[in-house]
Amino acid sequence: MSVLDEILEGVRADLAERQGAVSLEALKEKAAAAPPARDALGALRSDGVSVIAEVKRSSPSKGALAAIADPAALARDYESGGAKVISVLTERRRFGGSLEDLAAVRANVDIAVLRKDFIVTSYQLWEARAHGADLALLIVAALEQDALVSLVERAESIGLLPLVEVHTEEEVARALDAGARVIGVNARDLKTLKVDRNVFARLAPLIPREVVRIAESGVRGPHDLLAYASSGADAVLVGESLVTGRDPRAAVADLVAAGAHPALRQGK
Ligand SMILES: O=C(O)c1ccccc1NCC(=O)[C@H](O)[C@H](O)COP(=O)(O)O
Repeated sequence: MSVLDEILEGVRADLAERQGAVSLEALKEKAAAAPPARDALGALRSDGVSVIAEVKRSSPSKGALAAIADPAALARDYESGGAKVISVLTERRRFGGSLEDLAAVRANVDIAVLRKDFIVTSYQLWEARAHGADLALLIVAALEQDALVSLVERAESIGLLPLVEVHTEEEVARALDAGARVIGVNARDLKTLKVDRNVFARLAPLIPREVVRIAESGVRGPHDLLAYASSGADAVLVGESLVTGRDPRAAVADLVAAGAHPALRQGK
């Protein structure tokens, strides 16, 4: 069984428990009462390379990264450093996240928030919106094409911007066929967990210019952001280096400063 399959098995077990505890109707009512979604697309399309900063306690590849007792305080630091979007990992077993983290972050920042999880049903999209998410991650490798198409449509219909994650040429084609307006190329191979930053440079030319291109994983500092930018990234998604560093606000600010270099503004 691959790492992704193992993660999905746990996700489905946890999901079944939540579905037993909270009806879809109740979630829809909560989503209807939630504040409207923020303009994530506008934020990602703004000048320079946008930074998406992630709240990440642990990971399958590295184990425990940071305790993060107060995810909202970390997210506020990210926002004051200039992040355009906050990513909150809500998967519990391998990443130590929760929907409570998502709600706490959303209530304490003024920028858009991504639910980063392993979404396999529309129930999870309603959960995301009910807890304030503005975007939701859809991983192509975790979904059959029919399911991907229907989740992209459902996300858009309930006000969530889908960030569709790819790892291969074939997955880029599937993401585009599904109507993705935002595509994330993840440099982390979900089978080996190894990070190969060259994957972005290989896949980015296959993504039309009007689609937002996000480089995910492996950003250790401004030099990696600049390398991704030179291959066409509109945004980078950064977790580990921010949560393990001494000063997350300053680390985000350094990335934002690199991403704001005038030479990178052309063509955006
Ligand atoms: O981080 C992992 O080990 C991992 C393993 C399996 C599936 C997903 C995984 N990470 C999720 C992410 O995509 C990253 O958290 C995100 O891109 C940030 O990456 P990094 O800056 O390298 O922490």
